[in-house]
Amino acid sequence: MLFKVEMKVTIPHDMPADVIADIKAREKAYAQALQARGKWRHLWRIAGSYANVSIFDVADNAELQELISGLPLFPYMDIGVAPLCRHPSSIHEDDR
Ligand SMILES: O=C(O)C[C@H]1C=CC(=O)O1
Repeated sequence: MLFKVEMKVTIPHDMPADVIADIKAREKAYAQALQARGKWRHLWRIAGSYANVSIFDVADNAELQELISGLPLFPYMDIGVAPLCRHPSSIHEDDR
């Protein structure tokens, strides 16, 4: 199942720089591991903001929840999720 996920990050102003750097490093490793597994199909920066739009390919809602809630930045994110299905005019046979 494909989901569009939008994540907007707001880090508290009083968080120490070394803590932020550690969270961001763990977030990057986590995100890249999910991409390598094919779970996180697309990851795009929304220009001009600390936000991204992503496409996740997961078995079900429960797996999406598990993966997203495991993000090191999860406590500092506003997240919006939309389920996707194949568009009848799409030429991409693997969009499902
Ligand atoms: O930078 C972001 O958009 C937040 C988050 C998503 C992937 C990642 O590495 O960080």
